[in-house]
Amino acid sequence: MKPTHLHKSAVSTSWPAPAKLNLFLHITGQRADGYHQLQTLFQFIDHCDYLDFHITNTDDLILHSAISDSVADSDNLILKAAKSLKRYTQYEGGAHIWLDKLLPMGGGLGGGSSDAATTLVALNALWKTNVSPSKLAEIGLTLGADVPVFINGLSAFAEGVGEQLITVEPAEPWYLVIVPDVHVSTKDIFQHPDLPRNTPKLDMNSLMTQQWTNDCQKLVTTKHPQVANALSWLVEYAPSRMTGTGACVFGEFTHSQQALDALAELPAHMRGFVAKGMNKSPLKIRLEQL
Ligand SMILES: C[C@](O)(CO)[C@H](O)COP(=O)(O)OP(=O)(O)OC[C@H]1O[C@@H](n2ccc(N)nc2=O)[C@H](O)[C@@H]1O
Ligand SMILES: Nc1ncnc2c1ncn2[C@@H]1O[C@H](COP(=O)(O)OP(=O)(O)OP(=O)(O)O)[C@@H](O)[C@H]1O
Repeated sequence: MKPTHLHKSAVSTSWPAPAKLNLFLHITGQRADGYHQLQTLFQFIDHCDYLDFHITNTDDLILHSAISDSVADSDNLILKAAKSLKRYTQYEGGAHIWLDKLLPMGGGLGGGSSDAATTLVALNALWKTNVSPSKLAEIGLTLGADVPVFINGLSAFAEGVGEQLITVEPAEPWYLVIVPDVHVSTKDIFQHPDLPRNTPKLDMNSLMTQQWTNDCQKLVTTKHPQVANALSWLVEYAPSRMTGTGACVFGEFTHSQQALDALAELPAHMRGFVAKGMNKSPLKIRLEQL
């Protein structure tokens, strides 16, 4: 039974856990353990989950969250992250954590990984455990392939399974992100026989000049008409593609008003939001304000 005597209003200001977009996603091979080698370009957007932390002297780690109905505490990446940090540092206290879940789950926006990264970064600061960012990223990688980039907090070209990061500074456009009403399982997409797995490796010099594409998009749009429909609608307004293994798709606009105008035309059965591309993540900005 979770204690209810601590309320969110009693705690410090929130920590953002931003979404990411994969501006392109290439699958260049597969490791012996089945994991896929990727080349991708990560950029953050200013659309976030928010977490609040209240540090306790007792060693409980307790999550207060509306997603507890769909994600068991034992699977929740926030509690897994807090436990990993506590174990690594042998910190004796604990924390109550409140999650305000605003990012769609399983949409390719990396919300779970971002929540885990924010938990590691915030608790490391609040517990004053002084773990280096590179060690935090190493702990984070055991929780999910996207956690290191969220800890690093800078837009990056990534290789490996997404953990080898080189900071880059793409343009920071406005995006209209559409959230199709379907959950795409990352695991199912990576296991599918029709997924292309040997896109030639790009070198750093051609990153910014080549046309950005997503190797999972063809398979996902074939399997999920909701994603195909969202993309066919969006390409009429802007250059558009899918993020991660879907389901979300995004179109890029130079001015916020163009993105808002397109959003205003969105058919009633589709859901979407406008967000700004950010090469420095809201989490990094928050950490620098401490
Ligand atoms: C596709 C991306 O969204 C790109 O940003 C991420 O690499 C996905 O990362 P993620 O959601 O954290 O994925 P995980 O939870 O680590 O993996 C889910 C499942 O997808 C498969 N998987 C994942 C990442 C990867 N590079 N190769 C894989 O084959 C594995 O079967 C794994 O069990
Ligand atoms: N704090 C969390 N928030 C969201 N999902 C979580 C969390 N903890 C565990 N999960 C599990 O992780 C799954 C994937 O969630 P997430 O929202 O990160 O997917 P995603 O955006 O598709 O990620 P990616 O782009 O990395 O593939 C969820 O379906 C849920 O079961």
